Amino acid sequence: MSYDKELDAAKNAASLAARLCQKVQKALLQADVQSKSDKSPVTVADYGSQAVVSVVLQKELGSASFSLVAEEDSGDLRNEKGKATLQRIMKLVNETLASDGTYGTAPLSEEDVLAAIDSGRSEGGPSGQHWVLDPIDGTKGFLRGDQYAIALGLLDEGKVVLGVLSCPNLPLSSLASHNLQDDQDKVGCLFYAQVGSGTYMQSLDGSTPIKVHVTDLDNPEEASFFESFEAAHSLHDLSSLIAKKLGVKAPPVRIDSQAKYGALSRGDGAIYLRFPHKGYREKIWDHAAGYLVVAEAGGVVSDAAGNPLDFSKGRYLDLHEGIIVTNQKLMPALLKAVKESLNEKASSL
Ligand SMILES: Nc1ncnc2c1ncn2[C@@H]1O[C@H](COP(=O)(O)O)[C@@H](O)[C@H]1OP(=O)(O)O
Ligand SMILES: [Mg+2]
Ligand SMILES: [Mg+2]
Ligand SMILES: [Mg+2]
Repeated sequence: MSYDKELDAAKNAASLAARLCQKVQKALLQADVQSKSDKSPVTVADYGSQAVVSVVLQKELGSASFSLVAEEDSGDLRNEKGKATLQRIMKLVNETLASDGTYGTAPLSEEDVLAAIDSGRSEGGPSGQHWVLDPIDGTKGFLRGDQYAIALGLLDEGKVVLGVLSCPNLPLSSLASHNLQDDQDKVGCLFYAQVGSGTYMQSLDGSTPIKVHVTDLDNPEEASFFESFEAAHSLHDLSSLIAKKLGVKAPPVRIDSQAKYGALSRGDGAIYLRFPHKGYREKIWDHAAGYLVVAEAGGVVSDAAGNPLDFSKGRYLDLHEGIIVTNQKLMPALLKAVKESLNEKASSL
């Protein structure tokens, strides 16, 4: 089965949402110190991005059987305190849709924007088609002016069949060979994958797509690994123990959001390690798009026990300990190092 029409719609949606986020981030970075501590811009961009994606998908594909599993809901915007924020979101969404020319016919009302955001309340599950959206993945990175992603996937009968990652601040050239003279200012990548068709990357402003592959490295000593920038999101100590056991020599590359999956899919690094603190439950929108982008580029994504991720269980992923990503050659050694490290950690408690 081909998902070409859905893929075009998803690319348009994620690109337009990126335009909205870029506008907010630019204003945020130009703001004075006092207003920088105000966290509301990210709220406005989160909701705005979700509304734009929802509107574009429904305009392109029809709303009859539309189902969206997304991070945000409009609860806080419906009370008196949320009124001003809702006004800001509505203005931003209308400006963004109008800037494209295709979607901005009649401006959306407050109610339209709220309804677009709330269309993301689906529970997903093993049957039918469900879109899966993180409107801004890596909000901490967004606030810092660093990496973030708009991550959009499509589930069909419980399997991820499309993945689109819009990474407005990711350099087009490899993070590994970052050359200061060359391409330094060219940022903004759109990664996309359709099941069975490989992974492609183009610039967010619309260059010709190129097919990408994960690294074919088989010597862990030459590998580098990605992990969260935020220590609160992933156990850095555990990652360094695993890396040491594997023989990895390079220091960790710490970046925010699913931009890590994008970078891995084009071979910028060889491994991604993610071990959240105890009690944290991973959501499907934090991995669906990134998973397919890496898998179609030849990579392997599993939990710490080597099980594939199951996106058919609703809004959450049930996992053993964490998520590990690498190529097929390195996975056996990585799994061994992960198991040994987890055992060591458990016996030292
Ligand atoms: N305490 C936490 N532990 C792990 N992940 C978290 C935590 N809080 C938020 N996240 C989510 O982790 C992802 C980003 O992680 P990282 O950038 O470290 O890879 C985001 O999806 C972020 O949510 P959000 O989408 O709201 O930014
Ligand atoms: Mg997220
Ligand atoms: Mg988010
Ligand atoms: Mg969030």
